[in-house]
Amino acid sequence: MNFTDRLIAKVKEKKSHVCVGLDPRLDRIPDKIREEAIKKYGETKEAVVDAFLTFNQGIIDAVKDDVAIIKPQMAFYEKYGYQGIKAFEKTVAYAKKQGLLVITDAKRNDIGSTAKAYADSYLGSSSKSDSLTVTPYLGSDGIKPFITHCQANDKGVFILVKTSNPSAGELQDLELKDGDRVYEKLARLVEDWGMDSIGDKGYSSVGAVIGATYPQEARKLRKIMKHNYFLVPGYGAQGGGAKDVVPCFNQDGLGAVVNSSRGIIFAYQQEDCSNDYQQAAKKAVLDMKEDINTALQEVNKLTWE
Ligand SMILES: O=c1ccn([C@@H]2O[C@H](COP(=O)(O)O)[C@@H](O)[C@H]2O)c(=O)[nH]1
Repeated sequence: MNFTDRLIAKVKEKKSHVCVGLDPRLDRIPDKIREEAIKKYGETKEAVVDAFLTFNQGIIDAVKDDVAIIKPQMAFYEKYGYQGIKAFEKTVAYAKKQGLLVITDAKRNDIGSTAKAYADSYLGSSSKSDSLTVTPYLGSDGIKPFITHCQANDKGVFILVKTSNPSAGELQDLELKDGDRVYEKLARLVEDWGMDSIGDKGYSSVGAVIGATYPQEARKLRKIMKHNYFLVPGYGAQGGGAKDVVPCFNQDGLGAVVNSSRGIIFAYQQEDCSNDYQQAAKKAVLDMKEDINTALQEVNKLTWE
């Protein structure tokens, strides 16, 4: 089954467009989890990894009824070498066992022959992850191996188009000779690259990353990429809110999953939040789900049909 068809089925089942980012940081993990891991393994990388896994499993258990998909960020696992990769793989396996879909946020790409190795590793038939973030800077020969794997193995990709960071515009907003901005040109390429991978629900397994911090650009991009699902980071900790993500959705009430990482997994550290990290994460997800659904309803974009 096409990746976006599977994603849409889960989104409808959970009535939620929320994606939870699993970006663990040792200094923000609850003391109890960290101390227990150190008791078992001493002050080692093994302890870090054990703490990450316990923490991630706790978050997954807390949010799984209200999210369709999670997004572990590879950087936080790679930092701890092969042990970190093991924690990442076990996290993905656990999320899958709980019925969630997974986006691996690794922003991979290279020349075609090397891109194929990345595609084999992240989108091969034995990879547990359902999708991968990909950078488009190398052009279509770097993108093709990922798309081939999406088609062969029912996986998905999210290609960086308009990122959420403050300096995103330095390159992405440059104006081209024909009047398009770079991000608009990229959007046209993404629409084109995804045309042969459209599922039953009308969405391609080739998606795009669009920051919640750029709602005006998102409105233009939604018109260009009618068949592409958006992964929308930048909600919460980076300042994006529910109203900002509305332009990322189509009139069918679909078309985007909105990611929040720190705002959910470290909600327990915010004032007025429960000290229990699982309870706090669940509440943060429920609030985010409700805020997005309400904002969509106000513009008649909420439907679970
Ligand atoms: O444009 C982009 C692309 C990816 N990200 C990633 O999303 C999360 C955001 O984390 P928060 O804690 O919710 O800010 C993180 O993994 C980024 O690497 C992004 O923010 N913007």
